[in-house]
Amino acid sequence: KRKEDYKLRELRIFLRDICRKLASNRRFYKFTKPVDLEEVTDYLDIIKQPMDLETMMTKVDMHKYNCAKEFLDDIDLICANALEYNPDRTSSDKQIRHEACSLRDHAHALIDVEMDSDFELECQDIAKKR
Ligand SMILES: COC(=O)[C@H](Cc1ccco1)c1ccncc1
Repeated sequence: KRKEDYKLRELRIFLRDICRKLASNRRFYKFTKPVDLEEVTDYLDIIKQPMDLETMMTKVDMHKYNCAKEFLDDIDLICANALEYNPDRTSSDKQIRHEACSLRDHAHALIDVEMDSDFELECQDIAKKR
């Protein structure tokens, strides 16, 4: 319906801005592009659903997100993948796990502060119907 489509367009504008802010933060550099499967040859043996911020920006443009919760589910997937693939007590594994948890917490905090909760509830109702 037309009114729903206006709401989803506003959601896309909002989510592009969130994605841009996260991708421009140097702390989250490792999460901006897909893990290089030619460099990390066992990645898909361990991680069944890769995700990254560039892919998420493309998903926004392809109308794949009907509410902010669906967007945050992909942020949580980026984080879970990093924790799963980098589990060791080495300093490099510890560093990317810390960066992954920071990405997750920053994304949730950004949306909680910038998103009108009634607007998200209306989007979640639309999402259920689609
Ligand atoms: C989200 O990024 C990752 O999970 C890769 C996995 C990886 C391992 C070797 C090359 O890449 C990563 C990149 C940089 N530093 C740690 C891990």
